[in-house]
Amino acid sequence: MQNLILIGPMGSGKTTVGKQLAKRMRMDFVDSDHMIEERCGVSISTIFDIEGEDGFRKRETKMLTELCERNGIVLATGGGAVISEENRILLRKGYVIYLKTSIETQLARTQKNQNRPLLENVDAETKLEELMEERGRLYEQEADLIVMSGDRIVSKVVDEITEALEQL
Ligand SMILES: Nc1ncnc2c1ncn2[C@@H]1O[C@H](COP(=O)(O)OP(=O)(O)OP(=O)(O)O)[C@@H](O)[C@H]1O
Ligand SMILES: O=C(O)C1=C[C@@H](O)[C@@H](O)[C@H](O)C1
Ligand SMILES: [Mg+2]
Repeated sequence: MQNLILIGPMGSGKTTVGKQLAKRMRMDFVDSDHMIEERCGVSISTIFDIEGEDGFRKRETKMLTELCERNGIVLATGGGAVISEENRILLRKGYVIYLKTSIETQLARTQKNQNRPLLENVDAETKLEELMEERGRLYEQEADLIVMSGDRIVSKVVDEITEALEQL
């Protein structure tokens, strides 16, 4: 069975929606950021502190390579997974779902939880806008399905995805 792969920016709900989607589809859920933290035994923020963003990106590509060899998983990717061509090719093996969200929603959601190194010590709104400027086109381009994920309860977002999957 093809993997279901969630892409989108920080706070779009990839982890939250991914967990419920996996339950609904009776598939295993895997979160790339979480797997990297488990493998390294430290947080993503610590990886950025020690190895910089480049170091994290190398680990991310290695992890995605490993995870995309599996079948039948729901995979929540990191917000920056689409910036690398190598990653994009890997993700295309699955059915790619873009959770589209406004900057406002992202901002509200990312304030609840730290451990997002790209938002540390900067104006979060400006940074999220810059990232969307760079990546928005890539999220759209890579998506097999685009689902709005702002201001909607998680189960409704999952309903929309499962209905789209039934039409395939
Ligand atoms: N549809 C939703 N409605 C309300 N809150 C939500 C929704 N989706 C996610 N959230 C909340 O927003 C926060 C961020 O969501 P989540 O961690 O799933 O995003 P993410 O896309 O995985 O972000 P990251 O790329 O940083 O890992 C969480 O606290 C989550 O509970
Ligand atoms: O948007 C990004 O580049 C990131 C998003 C998170 O999921 C993590 O992968 C990390 O904090 C980088
Ligand atoms: Mg996540």
